[in-house]
Amino acid sequence: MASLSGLCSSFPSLKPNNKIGAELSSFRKDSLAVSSRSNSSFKHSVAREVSADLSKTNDVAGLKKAKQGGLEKDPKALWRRYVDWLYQHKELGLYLDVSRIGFSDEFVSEMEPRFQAAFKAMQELERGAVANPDEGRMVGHYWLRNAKLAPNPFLQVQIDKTLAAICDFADSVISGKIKPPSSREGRFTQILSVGIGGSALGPQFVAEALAPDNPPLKIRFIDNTDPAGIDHQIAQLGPELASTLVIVISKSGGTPETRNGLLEVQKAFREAGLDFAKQGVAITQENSLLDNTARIEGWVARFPMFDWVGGRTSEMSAVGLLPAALQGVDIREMLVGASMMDEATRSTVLRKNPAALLALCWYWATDGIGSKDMVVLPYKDSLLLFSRYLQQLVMESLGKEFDLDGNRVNQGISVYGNKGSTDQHAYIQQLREGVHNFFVTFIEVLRDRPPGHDWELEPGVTCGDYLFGMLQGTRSALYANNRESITVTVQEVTPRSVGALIALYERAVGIYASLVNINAYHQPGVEAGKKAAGEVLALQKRVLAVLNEASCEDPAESLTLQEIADRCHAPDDIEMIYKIIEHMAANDRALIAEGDCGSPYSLKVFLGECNVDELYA
Ligand SMILES: O=P(O)(O)OC[C@H]1O[C@H](O)[C@H](O)[C@@H](O)[C@@H]1O
Repeated sequence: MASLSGLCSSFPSLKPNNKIGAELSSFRKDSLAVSSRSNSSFKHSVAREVSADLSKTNDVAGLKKAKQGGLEKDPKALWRRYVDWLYQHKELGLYLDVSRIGFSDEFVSEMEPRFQAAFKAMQELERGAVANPDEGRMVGHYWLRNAKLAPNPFLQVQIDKTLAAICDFADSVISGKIKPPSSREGRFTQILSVGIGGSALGPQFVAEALAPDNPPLKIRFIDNTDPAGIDHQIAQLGPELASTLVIVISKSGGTPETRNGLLEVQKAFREAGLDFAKQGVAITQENSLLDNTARIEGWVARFPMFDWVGGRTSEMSAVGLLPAALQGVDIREMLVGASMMDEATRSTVLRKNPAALLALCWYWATDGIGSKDMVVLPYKDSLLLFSRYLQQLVMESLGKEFDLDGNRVNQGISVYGNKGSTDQHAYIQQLREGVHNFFVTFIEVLRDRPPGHDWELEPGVTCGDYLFGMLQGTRSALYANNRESITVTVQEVTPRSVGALIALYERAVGIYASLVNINAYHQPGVEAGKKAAGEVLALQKRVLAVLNEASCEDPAESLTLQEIADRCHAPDDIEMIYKIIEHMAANDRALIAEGDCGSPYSLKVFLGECNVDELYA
């Protein structure tokens, strides 16, 4: 049997390929230690030289570098900068501190026209322009929290009706009016959410952030096609499968991982003698494969996903709202928070627009080419999944090969992070002292615990004071070593503040995309991987057919990898054929591989028996 040694996978990191940006990055490194105030003449003389080089390219990122002299270190001046730039949303109790990003006033002025263009593009998008030209789609996630903004009455009614249906359905499930046919509890107690990407990350983030300790329904997720992962989720449900509401979420309704998850769950239902249709809910576009399946099989309910809402901006559609409502989260409050933030981020005054301020910082920190990674550090356990959520929102939106004019730009900003202070004991060492390829976004939550629960674990100091101290200390220590950071502060983690955070970042991504002139709303790169995966599965079928044919001719015949590749008419795919055989052999499939997987030339492969039906299929 084949051995399974040496399996590994890798995740390529995004690298800027803009030569000017790279040169400027090294310029910046040299200049970073210089104080902007004490060395202004030095700064300006360097600035003139670099500006001259850059005038040909008209590159704002370059101009910004040219004008940079280093981070402000004088405490009084830094405090003034803090106060000058502090953004506050009074009603939301949200603050944005950009003082630890070193942009200069000149840079802000240089960027102003680009921001005005971005604001205009955003206004047009909100009015229903086809802001996703490649896919010919409108981009309407902002309408979800204020249906009156939708460009026509039909869409307004669709949004309002769907929201009402979500609330009604959630109430009926929680109250037991809608119940599973054969459970002892007489009501649904669990949700199993099946979906991937934008059809999972928002619901996962919100469940972690907002679900109460004892929700009316607990939620679990199947967000992959990993059979062991799926088995684990189903096993954990145990007899409660009978009282599990399965919500299958897929905008397209045809994503293979989600389809596989559904088929696996349906098999588990059959084996438990349960009727899946009585416990299944679909969230998908009308008339998709999933929608048709749910309709034909008579599932409990179907909720629409709209063509004009992208997966990664779908948290405020049925995708995010239905699971949240079923967990007892106040979804109308989430919508209020998002709507209030939308209002604030419509401002065309940069300083008064927190999303624009974020985009400004991102542009400054990454040279407008993604030269630095965004490390997101919420100091609150319940916000753990925010960075994972943002990873898709930012990287799938901004990570683009071409700009809107067809120039190859390889844009993007890499996002990672978990939570503070936990990460302080993992990788903050490198952030403080190692390779300088990031900027940090701290998410601060002022309220440590609900009122009345706090206590001092040493005189004058609570557990939450330590968390606060760790955040402030890390921010200061990083800045002292010229590592830039943004701080977003909220009072508490509530449906309102979470809605506002989501809306803030959605808008920041949209504005930043305009600044760098890319389409933030498509994902052409994802298709390549999906297509290649389909080709691998097609090749696997050919390999099996070849082996079957050989075994039908002579059951004792075994083939080398080269022979299989030749008979598949795929000599160039020999490595993939090797991987297919290695994988099948490791999973006790019909195929037998003799030899050593570590020495592919030694392998001889044959099928246990001839399948005549398949031979003539
Ligand atoms: O919701 P679905 O159609 O199943 O899509 C799920 C995910 O699939 C793709 O990989 C896209 O790149 C994601 O943006 C999307 O969220």
